[in-house]
Amino acid sequence: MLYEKVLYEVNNGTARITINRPEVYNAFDAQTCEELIDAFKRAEVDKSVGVVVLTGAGDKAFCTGGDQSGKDGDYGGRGVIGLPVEELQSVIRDINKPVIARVNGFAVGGGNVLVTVCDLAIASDKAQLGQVGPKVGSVDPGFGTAYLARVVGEKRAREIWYLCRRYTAQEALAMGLVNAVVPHDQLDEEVQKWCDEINEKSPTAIALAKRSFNVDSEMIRAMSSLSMHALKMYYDTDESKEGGNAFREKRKPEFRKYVK
Ligand SMILES: CC(C)(COP(=O)(O)OP(=O)(O)OC[C@H]1O[C@@H](n2cnc3c(N)ncnc32)[C@H](O)[C@@H]1OP(=O)(O)O)[C@@H](O)C(=O)NCCC(=O)NCCSC(=O)CCC(=O)c1ccccc1C(=O)O
Repeated sequence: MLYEKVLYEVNNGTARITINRPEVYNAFDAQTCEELIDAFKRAEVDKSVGVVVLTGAGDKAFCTGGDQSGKDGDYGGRGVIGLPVEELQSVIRDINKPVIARVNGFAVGGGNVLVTVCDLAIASDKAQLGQVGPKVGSVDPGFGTAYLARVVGEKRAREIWYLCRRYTAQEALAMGLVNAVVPHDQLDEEVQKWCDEINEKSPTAIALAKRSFNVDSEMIRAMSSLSMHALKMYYDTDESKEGGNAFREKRKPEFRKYVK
């Protein structure tokens, strides 16, 4: 597959996958998801690769989730909601190599879910993380909620989703959402250090460790696949559409008008 919205490079045992849409803060549309899925699979079969880094192009954002500019009840691509997002989250969990999120800026909405499902996350001190779904008429009723609770604890996860606040990298570190925070200009150096350390270890032992970590939360995948259908029904409501419209029109949403 040729990539238009993603960059893929391999260097010294590390595959780096970059969402290359800085004009929309590295939001993903259906094609971006397809390219990301392909890139992760490519990294999995490359025997020279021991670790994968996921990041966003530019200095502003890691990823801001689903691309709101093209959404109207559906994202227009494959899958129940027109965005194979559960497949993307699954491939990050399924590949037998650790995936490190290099969080270079905003990790918001589906972008924060990607940070959550990556094995490890290293953030710039400029990064801001959080969920925005209930502010824009969306939700990730799978890994983004249930697995987030495993990572940061139930109370924090509920706070993150119900209030939709933005958290600094240091706050994210304190709640266990990221593993380390470094000054912005040292991000690449730090990520490289972690990759080199992983690449010195036995790949099979790491692969077994990753799979065994996954077992306990595997049920969330089934829940995610089921709840996509509920999400699609929600996306078709005026209440959900109000969120997307308000974001595009740069105004505050008026969700309560649509409660039946
Ligand atoms: C990221 C912000 C907080 C940054 O705010 P600010 O600094 O004020 O900058 P802005 O002016 O808002 O944004 C700059 C520029 O980027 C455009 N942009 C930003 N985000 C998006 C986006 N997601 N889609 C399209 N475009 C975006 C913005 O329009 C501006 O462009 P201009 O041309 O300059 O006007 C803030 O931008 C923000 O909050 N963004 C909203 C992000 C958002 O709504 N994300 C989608 C959340 S819903 C979601 O991700 C769930 C959908 C989904 O993917 C999913 C569905 C089902 C199951 C699972 C998932 C999953 O996510 O995993």
